[in-house]
Amino acid sequence: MFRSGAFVADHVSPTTDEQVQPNGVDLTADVVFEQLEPGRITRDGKEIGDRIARPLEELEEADPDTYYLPKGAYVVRYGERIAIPEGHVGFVYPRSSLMRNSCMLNTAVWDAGYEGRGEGLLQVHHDIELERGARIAQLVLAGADHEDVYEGSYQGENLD
Ligand SMILES: O=c1ccn([C@H]2C[C@H](O)[C@@H](COP(=O)(O)OP(=O)(O)OP(=O)(O)O)O2)c(=O)[nH]1
Repeated sequence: MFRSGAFVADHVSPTTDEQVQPNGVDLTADVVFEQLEPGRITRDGKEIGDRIARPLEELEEADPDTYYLPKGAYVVRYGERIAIPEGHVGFVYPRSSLMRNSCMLNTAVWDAGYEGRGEGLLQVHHDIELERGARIAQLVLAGADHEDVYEGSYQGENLD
């Protein structure tokens, strides 16, 4: 069963009232990266290719900071710290306004026990302006059986 937005909000920080939805919590865009070098997925490991943060200066008059993103694929880091509680699994969906602007967020499974500031794949099919801190996605939590908790290489990522 999926949990309420109020329940999800207890596992996401920081959040404002505006982010808490009936069935989940909205996530914001913090840093947008552009991949520069090939990554590598092997049978027993992986390497993430080098990337750079997209510059904000293309709209330097903009306040707050705004990314101008031409058509392409980007990795976006969310602004919130997420902790997937035991007995649950997380899914992130794009905010529909992204889709309506010809953009899409692709995501994977959020494991029980994971904690960090995770990332998603932002596909831009038509140029878009994206304010840093704007809501782009929504996290939902569903009850799930599991034997172990997440202890992979992304555990604790991007926490200051
Ligand atoms: O869209 C997503 C989906 C998941 N995660 C986080 C939560 C998840 O628990 C963790 C690891 O995901 P996954 O298990 O798919 O990573 P992996 O590529 O298998 O690496 P590892 O073996 O180190 O876990 O990444 C994200 O940041 N973005």
